[in-house]
Amino acid sequence: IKNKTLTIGGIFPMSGSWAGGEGCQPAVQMALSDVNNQTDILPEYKLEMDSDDSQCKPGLGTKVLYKLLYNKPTKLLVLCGCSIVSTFVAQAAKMWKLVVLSYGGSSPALSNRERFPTFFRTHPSGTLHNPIRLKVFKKFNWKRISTIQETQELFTSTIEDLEKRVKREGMDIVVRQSFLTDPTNAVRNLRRQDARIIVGVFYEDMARRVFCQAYKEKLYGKKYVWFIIGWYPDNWYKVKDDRHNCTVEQLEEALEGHFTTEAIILHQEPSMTEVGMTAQQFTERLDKMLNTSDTSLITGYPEAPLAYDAVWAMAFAFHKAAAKLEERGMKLEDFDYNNEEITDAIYSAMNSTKFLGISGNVAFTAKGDRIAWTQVEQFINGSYVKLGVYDAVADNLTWYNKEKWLGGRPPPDHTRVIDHL
Ligand SMILES: CC1(C)CO[C@@H](CC(=O)O)CN1
Repeated sequence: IKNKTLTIGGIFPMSGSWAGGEGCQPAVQMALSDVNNQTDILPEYKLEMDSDDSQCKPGLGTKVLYKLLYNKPTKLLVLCGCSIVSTFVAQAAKMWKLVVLSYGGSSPALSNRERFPTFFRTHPSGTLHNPIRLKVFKKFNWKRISTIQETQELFTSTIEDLEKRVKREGMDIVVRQSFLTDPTNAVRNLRRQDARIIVGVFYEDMARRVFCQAYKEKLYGKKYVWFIIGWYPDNWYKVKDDRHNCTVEQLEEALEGHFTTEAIILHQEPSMTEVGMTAQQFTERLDKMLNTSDTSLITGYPEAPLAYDAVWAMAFAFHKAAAKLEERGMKLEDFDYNNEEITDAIYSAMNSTKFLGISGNVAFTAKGDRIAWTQVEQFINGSYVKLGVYDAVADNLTWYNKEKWLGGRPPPDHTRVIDHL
């Protein structure tokens, strides 16, 4: 029976630039109680969590980490959310030989074993959008790509990764524009330099300003294809926002036909998963816990499956590590922030994680990155239509042939001489 306790640390952003703790902390609580109800997982141990709010601020997150480390009981692992907190926590935690597991970190900078030797994340990196973008470029024979980005590290690293990938395929990024808060000049320069196939990476508030400017510059319609991020809330372009002066109808006209890419982080099949319920049952339980009618208002709601699966990944890893350590007469509860053998056992168990969770197949690359499927959608007549799903590991693109072209066929990536004749 579970007569011993293992404690973990939990750092949740309850406010700030991404207040994902709102949806993710309840999911972690649900997972901890589900795991503790399993007799075949960690049969001797009950999992407990000490947690606190980081407000998605690196300094406060670090302070929370120290509080967790300098108060009993010893923590065996730390869960964290925001990228900017995860980079601090993962760099400090290694000094205490702690494995760090992020349910909300999307920054490509976190894929770095030199800086973060004990880091894993169930949240995919922002660079996961690039392989499917490439697949679509190749499908429609687009070799000249243009980019426009908000100057944030997450977007800069994603564009750098995209550039590396397109160059490997004999394509090129012919126009690169960036902006801090006002995209007016960047959008104007895209038109001046005859950009046609445009990848835009920015947060949703900037997306509204970009497309208002695109409307004014007439940088939309049958000659252009925009690729933007797919994880903005539904109706993101209808949000009242006095930082741009376009109407919803004008934005919708500029947005007609654009593509979006995103990682699939909720299992799409009705099938039973290896964590004992279907994705649908998880959603029903979480909605009941959150006790709200409109879950689109809960930050972190889309990422809740990642937080739920993070606890199960940890439980499976502890279970495997406990058996391994047993062979050498060691116990998980012997961990004292110094015992490297215990850290190594947890690390290697985590590294070989592979199970079907609520967020789909959970597995990590050698750098601790989440491996996930991605999907591309197109905005057709005011709503998003799924065009295809990509499994990068198998290099398999499933295409539904639902795309629509305003000009009746895919536009060329530049004006060919014959177009002038
Ligand atoms: C898809 C998004 C909103 C990207 O930012 C993540 C937060 C972060 O990377 O700090 C959460 N998930």
